[in-house]
Amino acid sequence: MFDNLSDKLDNAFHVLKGHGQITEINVAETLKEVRRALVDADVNYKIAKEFTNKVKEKALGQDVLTALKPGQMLVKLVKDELTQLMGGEAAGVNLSGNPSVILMSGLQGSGKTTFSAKLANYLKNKKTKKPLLVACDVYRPAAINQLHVVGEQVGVEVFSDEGNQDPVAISKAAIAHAKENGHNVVIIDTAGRLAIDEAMMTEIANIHSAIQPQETLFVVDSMTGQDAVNTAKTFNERLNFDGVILTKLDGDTRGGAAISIKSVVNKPIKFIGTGEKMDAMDVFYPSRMADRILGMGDVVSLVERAQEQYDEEEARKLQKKIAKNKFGFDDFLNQLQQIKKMGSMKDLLGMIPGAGKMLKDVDIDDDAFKGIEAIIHSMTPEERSNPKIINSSRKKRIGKGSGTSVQEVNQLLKQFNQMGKMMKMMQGGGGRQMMNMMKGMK
Ligand SMILES: Nc1nc2c(ncn2[C@@H]2O[C@H](COP(=O)(O)OP(=O)(O)OP(=O)(O)O)[C@@H](O)[C@H]2O)c(=O)[nH]1
Repeated sequence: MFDNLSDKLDNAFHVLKGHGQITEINVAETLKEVRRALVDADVNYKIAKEFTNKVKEKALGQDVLTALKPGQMLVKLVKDELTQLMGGEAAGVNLSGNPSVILMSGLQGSGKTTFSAKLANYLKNKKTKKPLLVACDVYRPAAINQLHVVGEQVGVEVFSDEGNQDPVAISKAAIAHAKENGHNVVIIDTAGRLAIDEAMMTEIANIHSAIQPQETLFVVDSMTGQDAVNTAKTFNERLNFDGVILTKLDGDTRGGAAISIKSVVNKPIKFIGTGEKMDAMDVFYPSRMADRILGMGDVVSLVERAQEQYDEEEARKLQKKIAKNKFGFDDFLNQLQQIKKMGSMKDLLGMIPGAGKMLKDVDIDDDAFKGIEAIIHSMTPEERSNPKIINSSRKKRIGKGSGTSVQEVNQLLKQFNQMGKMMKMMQGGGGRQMMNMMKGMK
């Protein structure tokens, strides 16, 4: 995410390396590079200039006798200012009302339909919410179909009325249906167009005034940079929306939209889309995003993702097994599944400070576990629970069955062995230390 921008900002701060003090000259030089990095990332020039002016003012007003080195201090000031520029605090979704109605708007292909289903899934997982998805694209039957497909994927009911050409009537019928069937959230997916046109704007404005949603969200593709910001402006003038959803942040996006959209429309970014899968979304936290932009990783989100998959009961069982030396390949397979559920490997590793930069040009294959899984699946249940019995003829059979070599089987067995030792060690106090460290970070 934003690799280019992170690199350039990193280079900008190098100007201050070796300087013992902040001076007007070295600050100006550094901030000139920061400004250039922002503009290259497709941040509007005026916003970039205002940004660096603010940082400069703060930097020169600082007491030079600070505990931080000039470079560190400037990074901190840039981080704070970036956080402010992106909205300061995270903004929630208004879920008052029964049902609470959420209207999705945006251009065609921005990711509206995908995000509607992601949001439904996210709310459904909150247990107290029972969402209903509504297909309001009256022009393309394929769009209605698409919503049914993603709705099914996340296990959320989809309301549609194919052939009905009146989106206001469909929305009203959907809300009535929701009331009758105990849905407390209604998410309305509307039609998108390739370019902003008057008819489309009037249509969505009509839906908006007829149903008075609790929340109107504008979905925009972050890859479109300044265009994203301009489209947001036009939609906001007509709909006065409540928040922005920035999609496709997993792609090769430069970051301009994420950084400047809030200051242009004065509406917060509420969520981000980070992939095509239904769980590839995150609440937008300006401060964590600033950390990522500055190459500082996002450990808090990483820990949260791990916690989402954490099952206390399972963890207790696992601990017992480790203590009794009974951790087998079935448990290992289970753990792999949990990691996979946390997101794509590149995305996860990118949250580790410094790793994003190192991995920028590395292609991490999410199928990397496939070979390991194949080997484990080729073991008998007995071999899985007691790997010690795997002798050389068994290794040959496992290699053959999994389409791998004996060396690969050996390698996995060795790593598994080492892992077992490590886990035992962590149980002897090291694990507790690690947990405390994680709690401290949160
Ligand atoms: N990589 C990536 N792809 C995404 C993301 N969100 C959506 N997409 C993809 O972008 C494409 C367009 O998404 P849709 O949800 O169909 O877009 P839409 O705005 O509903 O488009 P219309 O229904 O045609 O108006 C699809 O191929 C999605 O899988 C994301 O966060 N990351």
